[in-house]
Order: sequence, then C-alpha cells, then structure tokens
Amino acid sequence: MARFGVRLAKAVAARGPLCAGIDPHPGLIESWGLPLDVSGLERFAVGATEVLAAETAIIKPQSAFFEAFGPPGVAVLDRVVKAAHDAGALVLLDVKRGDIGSTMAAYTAAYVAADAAFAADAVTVSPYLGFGSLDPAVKAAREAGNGLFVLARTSNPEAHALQSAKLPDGRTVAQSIVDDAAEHNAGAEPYGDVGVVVGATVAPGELDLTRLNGPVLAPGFGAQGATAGDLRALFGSGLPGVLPASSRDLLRHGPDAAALRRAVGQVADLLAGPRGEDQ
Ligand SMILES: O=c1ccn([C@@H]2O[C@H](COP(=O)(O)O)[C@@H](O)[C@H]2O)c(=O)[nH]1
Repeated sequence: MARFGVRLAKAVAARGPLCAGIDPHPGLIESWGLPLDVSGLERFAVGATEVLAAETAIIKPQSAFFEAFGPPGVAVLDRVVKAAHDAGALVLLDVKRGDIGSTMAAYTAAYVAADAAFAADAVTVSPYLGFGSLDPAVKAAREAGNGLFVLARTSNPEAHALQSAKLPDGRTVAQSIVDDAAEHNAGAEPYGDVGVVVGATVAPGELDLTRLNGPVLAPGFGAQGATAGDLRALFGSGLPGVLPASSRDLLRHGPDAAALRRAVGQVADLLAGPRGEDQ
C-alpha cells in the first residue's frame, strides 16, 4: 500500500481538502429524530458517514462519542470506519492517544499497525508525554502505510497557556512539536505521514509551518467560530496541505442526505474563496 501522505494528497486532489467529522453528539442524534441509544447512534453515524464519505477525501470519527455508549458503541465505530472506506474516503480516527513508549506500542497495535484492530488510515496522538514517546506509533504507522496527526496547537481556548509557553531555546511548545514532526517528514513527496493538529481558531503568526512538509488538520472551522477567512489568514491563501475539519456545522444539516451534500458543497465553495482564485 502507498504511504499515507501519498494517499492523502491523491484523495484531496480528487475531492478537496475538507475533513468531515463524525461526532454523534446526543443533541444531534435527537435532532435527527433518532433514539438516544446504540441503534440511534448507528443510524446517525453510519448514515452520516455513507453520505459524507462519498463527498470528501477524509472522514474523522470522534471516538469519544462512540465510547460513551460502551462496547456496543465502539462496535458502531468499527462499522463507521468500514462504511467510510466503502464510500472511498480515508479515515482519520480522532482518539488523541499518548502514553509511555511501551503502552504506545499497544495503542499502535490497536490503531496504526498493518493488522491493527481498527482499520483507520491515521489517528490523532498527543505528544504531551514527550514527542519521543510516540516513536513506536511513528515507526508502525510508517511500516503500515498509515499516518499520525500530532496535537500541536489545539483549537480550544484553554490550550494557549500550555502550548504557547516558551521553552529555554525560545521556541513555543507547539513550535517544538511542529519541528519534531518536520524531522519525520524531511524529503518526503508530496509530503510526509506525520501531520500536526493546528486549530483554525489559532491567531496567525504563532507557528512557523514552512518546514513541516506534512498535512495539517485544522479543526475549529464552523461551530467553534473559525471562518474560511481565518483559515486563509492562518495558513496562507492556497491552504496547502491543510485539512479544514468540521463536524457539528455539517451534521446539523442531516438527516436529509441532499441537505448534507449541499452543506459539503457550500463549505467547499467557502474554502475555495471568491471565484476560487486562491486554490
Ligand atoms: O484542536 C482540536 C483537536 C481536535 N478537535 C476535534 O475536532 C472536532 C471539532 O468538532 P466541531 O463540531 O467541528 O467543533 C471534535 O471532534 C474535537 O474533539 C478540536 O475541536 N480541536
């Protein structure tokens, strides 16, 4: 199988950069007229995936909302991964795992190794036990043709104090994470397999991404207030390698499949910019 970075670039070239989040919030399940139980979860999550995964390059199921339903909810997550692949999308599982290296090896077996229990193409990981603690996942993902997205500067307002704190060498914590990710991506074409997460809500100028040579997941677009203009101000007009992610702001248009498809089209138009001149 081709490397994740290669597969992602191909998928984005074909379907655009939008990453559709599958976040079965209880309020959304109910707003779709579904019962707040595992059957409602399944109809919501698989239904949304079948529509959104046919329109977008990459789908991001949020594991927490499935875990909240216990083991049967996790089984639904597995079915969402399969439904997304059947519809032709890549799957970025948002699990935000991170632990000491030896435990990371077990997470690796769960999510990114070649025969992983969940057949995702990439997962989100947390570097806050030290970037080096992620080494088993980086190695296994590379061997399996999968990818990682490392939390660098997250979209939530509480993140600033910790992630923008300065290290003794003058860089911010978030910048050091971007730089560590960049080392794994050096020389890869079109880009490497170790992406970072940088919230669309982050102020421009906080991070230098020029050497990253990897994809950037940018959540916070839509429901958290970031606009397409914010994304362009933060990442540059062509949004190279950037995957703007939206969950609630897309899902609220369901359960009507046509309305969901229209919402994806409207977001794609916004991301393309006026007359698409900055693509
Ligand atoms: O910095 C981060 C990292 C991850 N997320 C996740 O993205 C979605 C956002 O959902 P919206 O409904 O589009 O706000 C959610 O799953 C978060 O856990 C993030 O928001 N910020």
